Amino acid sequence: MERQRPAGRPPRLVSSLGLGQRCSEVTLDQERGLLAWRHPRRGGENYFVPTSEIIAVEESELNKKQRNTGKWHKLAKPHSFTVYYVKKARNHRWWCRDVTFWCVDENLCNQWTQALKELLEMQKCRPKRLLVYINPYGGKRQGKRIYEQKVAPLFSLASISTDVVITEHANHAKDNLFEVNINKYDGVVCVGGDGMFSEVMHGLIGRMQKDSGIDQNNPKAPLVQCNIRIGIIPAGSTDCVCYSTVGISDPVTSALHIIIGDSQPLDVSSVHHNNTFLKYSVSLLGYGFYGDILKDSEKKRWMGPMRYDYSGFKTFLSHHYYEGTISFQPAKHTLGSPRDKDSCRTGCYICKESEQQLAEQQKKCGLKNEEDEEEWKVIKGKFLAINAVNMSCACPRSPKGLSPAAHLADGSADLILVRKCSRFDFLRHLVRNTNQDDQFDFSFVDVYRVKSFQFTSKLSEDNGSNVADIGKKRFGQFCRDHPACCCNIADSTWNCDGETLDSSAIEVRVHCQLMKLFARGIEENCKDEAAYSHSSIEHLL
Ligand SMILES: Nc1ncnc2c1ncn2[C@@H]1O[C@H](COP(=O)(O)OP(=O)(O)OP(=O)(O)O)[C@@H](O)[C@H]1O
Ligand SMILES: CCCCCCCCCCCCC/C=C/[C@@H](O)[C@H](CO)NC(C)=O
Ligand SMILES: [Ca+2]
Repeated sequence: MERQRPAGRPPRLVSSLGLGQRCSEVTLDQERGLLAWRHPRRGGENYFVPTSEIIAVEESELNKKQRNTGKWHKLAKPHSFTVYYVKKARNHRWWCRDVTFWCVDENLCNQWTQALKELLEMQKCRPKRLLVYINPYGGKRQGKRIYEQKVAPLFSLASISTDVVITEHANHAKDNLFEVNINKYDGVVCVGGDGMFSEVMHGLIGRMQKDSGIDQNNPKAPLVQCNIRIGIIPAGSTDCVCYSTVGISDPVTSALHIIIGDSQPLDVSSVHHNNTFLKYSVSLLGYGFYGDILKDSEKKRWMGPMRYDYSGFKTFLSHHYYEGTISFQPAKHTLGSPRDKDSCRTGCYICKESEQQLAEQQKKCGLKNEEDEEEWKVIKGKFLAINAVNMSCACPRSPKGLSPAAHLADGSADLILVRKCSRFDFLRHLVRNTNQDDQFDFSFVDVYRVKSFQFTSKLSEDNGSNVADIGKKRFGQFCRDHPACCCNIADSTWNCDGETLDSSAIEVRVHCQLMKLFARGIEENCKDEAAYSHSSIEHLL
């Protein structure tokens, strides 16, 4: 495929330019969009930077050290320019690095800066104006500092203008998104954790449906896709959405993905109860174990991220199981299975296939309601945990995630049912969520890839949901005061991306690629930093 290059420019610019005290042959392949140079020191290491990963180019001045030691110090004033670019390090971490080239010929220097700037201008997917929401109380309460010290300088280097809102209360960002002139922005950035991301997502998706006259309370309504991308600067306690879509929780890495305008579609589940919209979910919808952890940990927010470990241990000891019925429609449209060995990675072909299916379906039906006659499977049982995940849910605590082969954008969720078992067996399963072993390889764990599901607890089946709520209030305290009893007299709570839901009976539907993030999915691991730059240039030049 031939790339576009600025009109009237030669396809390749090759010059011998100063780099430090020596010369380096620098190549700008404008057709392929590659900048390459060989470092005169560092063992002649080759560097290769796609122009799509250049952050900025600036005319610059050589620093004092460079001016006094170079062989050219006898020459007339040298001209120089600095290229800021993405440097990929281990574990999906990105750095912003810079390199300064110089030459004595002013025209040549201008030719280089012009050519590079024109190539940057052609990167149309990059945001120019962003709306930023900062939760100053998320995670370790470092959101504001992280943004000001690590992110804002990069946005300004990349000439991105921002409107920054520091939230003053929960739902501030969500409510604000219903009011702002959203068309002014190329994206919305949230600085915080999964809860903060969820707020921004609800604001954007909700606004989109409102503007299009879609009734969110109708569980069957086909929702309108949200094309304004969200960027996540991780500053929360779990940061699962960021980690699962980028591969690391690192503010600088995320800021760089935003700057270069990456785009990653994401599945979103809608959650309803009795024809009433409750919430959207992108990561975990968890009943039983993860619901109980969340409920307990909310009272301990003052502990910061540690609250999840404390409540996790307490909930594990309580060993409550819950009885109920789960019905689901298997996701037959998608190619993968939850037991696959391969994970969803950048450019995933399974997600691409789903994208095509979605486009065809939209062409055929538009925004009409599509009747879905597909079979439902019904499972009744006693469960320690019911987890439905739209993505792997990888996070620093669980680096592979709760379902390592789940896909970001295939229009399905993985439904994991952990049946009543001994404490020891449950611990074995939990430990496997944190290591390389297969967490589904137990007789008491089942996993299904689904496109929709419903859950009703036995309590609400027996009594009707209103009575169940009364029962929960009356007996909940009693059972939690006796951790050894393990009884199932009360309902658990649903943990929806880190927020509790008011109802235990829910109806869930996955909406394929309903929204987009400034991310590209997790890249295939590229060994280490030095190996990366060597292999890249040899392969590409
Ligand atoms: N100014 C504020 N004061 C109080 N709560 C806020 C404020 N701004 C946002 N919130 C709420 O704080 C909740 C938690 O925030 P956030 O997700 O950023 O951190 P976290 O819970 O520590 O991290 P994680 O969700 O990754 O576990 C969000 O649900 C959000 O609605
Ligand atoms: C025996 C002790 C077990 C401790 C378990 C600790 C918690 C492990 C965390 C894995 C959670 C991954 C799923 C992510 C869910 C997020 O949506 C949510 C909000 O940030 N986080 C949690 C912890 O509910
Ligand atoms: Ca999915």
